[in-house]
Amino acid sequence: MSELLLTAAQMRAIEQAAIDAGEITGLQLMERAGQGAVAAIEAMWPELERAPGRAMILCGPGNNGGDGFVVARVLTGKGWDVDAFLYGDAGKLPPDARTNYERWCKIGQVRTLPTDGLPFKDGTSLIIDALFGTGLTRPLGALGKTLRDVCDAADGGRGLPREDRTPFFPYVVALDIPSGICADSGKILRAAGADAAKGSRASCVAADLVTTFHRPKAGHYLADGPRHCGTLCIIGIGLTQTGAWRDHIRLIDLPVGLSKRSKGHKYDHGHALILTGGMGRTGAARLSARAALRVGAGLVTCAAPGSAMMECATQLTSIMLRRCDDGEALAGLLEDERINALCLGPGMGVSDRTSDLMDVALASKRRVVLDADALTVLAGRDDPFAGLHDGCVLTPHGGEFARLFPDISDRLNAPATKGPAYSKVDATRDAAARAGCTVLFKGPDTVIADASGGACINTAVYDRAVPWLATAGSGDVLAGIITGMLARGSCPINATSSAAWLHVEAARTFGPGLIAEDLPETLPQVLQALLQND
Ligand SMILES: NC(=O)C1=CN([C@@H]2O[C@H](COP(=O)(O)OP(=O)(O)OC[C@H]3O[C@@H](n4cnc5c(N)ncnc54)[C@H](OP(=O)(O)O)[C@@H]3O)[C@@H](O)[C@H]2O)[C@@H](O)CC1
Ligand SMILES: Nc1ncnc2c1ncn2[C@@H]1O[C@H](COP(=O)(O)OP(=O)(O)O)[C@@H](O)[C@H]1O
Ligand SMILES: [K+]
Repeated sequence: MSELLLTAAQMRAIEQAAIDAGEITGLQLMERAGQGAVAAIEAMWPELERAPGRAMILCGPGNNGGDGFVVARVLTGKGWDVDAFLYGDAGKLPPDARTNYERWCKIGQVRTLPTDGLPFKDGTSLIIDALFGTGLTRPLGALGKTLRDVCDAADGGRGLPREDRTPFFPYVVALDIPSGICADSGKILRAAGADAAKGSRASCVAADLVTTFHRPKAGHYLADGPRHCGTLCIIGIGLTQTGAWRDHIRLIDLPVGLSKRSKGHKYDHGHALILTGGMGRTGAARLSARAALRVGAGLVTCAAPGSAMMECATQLTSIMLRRCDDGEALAGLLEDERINALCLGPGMGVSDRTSDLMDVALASKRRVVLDADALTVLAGRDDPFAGLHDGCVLTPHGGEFARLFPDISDRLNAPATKGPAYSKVDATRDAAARAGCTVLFKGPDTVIADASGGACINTAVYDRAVPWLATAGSGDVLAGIITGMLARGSCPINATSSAAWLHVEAARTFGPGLIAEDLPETLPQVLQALLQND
């Protein structure tokens, strides 16, 4: 199950198709966008509905600005004092924006938006950012001081975290997306040579509320997007289509392949094999194994070198243990054809043994998760992707990704100077195509892609924020959940996306204070809640 995210080009195509089919006009869409934004503001802050105050509306040169003029008109009708500003030339506004500009001009004034600061009036309780939406193509350098004033106005210039602000400072509402953020990548566009370390205060708007239209855009969930959006509200504007692109990006909102184990033998639910490191280094693999068992693999076996057998034996109960010193031993274990999913990497060490075991695992054509040290070993090879196949899953964090795909990583991390910018979704898709398998690129914006171009985002932002998941060993648990799902028979993209969702859900369910050991132990609660609703 998933929700579709759109790129700017997809959104434009959907809008155009609906207009061309005579289903709706551009003007109607703009009216619904503006009306919907005001309704969202009133729902979020009922006190503003009860006592209308003063609002500043900052309109840009495109249709985002047109939405802003609708908001100006609607707020005025509700008793607000509105100060409207235009950045750009009214004569060059696109037709629907121009119409709403003219409608507004019949009831209020428009001033040119200064670029050297915001002429802020006392008592302003709302600032509407209608400068740029999905049409942003370049950095907002020229607006620097004014943008800084928007941020300062909202927090009294003190740089306070949002939750610590007093109500005397105005709320900032961005229409569609905070201006300055690329709707496809979530990156802040910056002039070449601009210093990203100086922060975003001169480069983009930071909003308390974003009202986006029809569907969320990928940039609301990637990179800098989430921390500049505050609360994200999606407003229906009468469009029904989602488009039929193969390159749709999905937002994972429920796992698939978790139906009840109502029948069958334990072997019908798969047998996962987790390779461990040597003595004193088996904890990571044992975490993976526990997670694979908890997510429902029928059997899980740890395969350890002789030196670590005793250590594992004292720690494992329901998880089985076999000795596995080298590739030859692994080949022997794999004569048992019921072993259908393997996990290599957690705690294994960057060593010849890891390399040897990886060759045997890949040659077996079983489903294989390669994580942590296995990825580092892979990256050290002349042709890292030679033995990979479509049953493999790679789970790099940013550092491992950079070692495996240095050119893609450089492109992703290069300053974004024009839109649409190269995104984490683009990077993960390119990596999956090159590796010929499924790639999960970790982070609060975890992106998963397979070699066919399918891509999804597992978000850990907004109401799914779980900063406490950044704890030692949590990645090992994720590798184990993926392996368990593969053992249960899910295909790699479904296993990986479901596992990523369950991983975050377990962290949400447990809450702060979480350590990696808690994740597998919280999975039953998460699974039970899901299966009850099945
Ligand atoms: N699609 C839909 O269904 C609906 C869309 N709706 C609304 O329309 C919005 C999209 O409108 P849009 O395409 O006109 O783009 P928008 O963001 O207003 O700006 C483009 C203009 O800005 C300019 N420009 C760009 N960057 C710049 C910069 N740094 N500095 C200066 N100028 C810059 C750019 O110039 P150009 O790059 O062409 O030279 C162009 O003139 C969308 O976000 C939503 O709010 C709703 O009405 C409901 C239905
Ligand atoms: N701020 C964050 N919010 C949510 N999840 C995070 C955050 N930072 C990291 N994660 C997740 O935590 C896990 C960390 O994995 P990894 O970097 O491999 O750590 P380790 O090697 O310690 O297990 C990944 O699944 C990643 O997506
Ligand atoms: K905007």
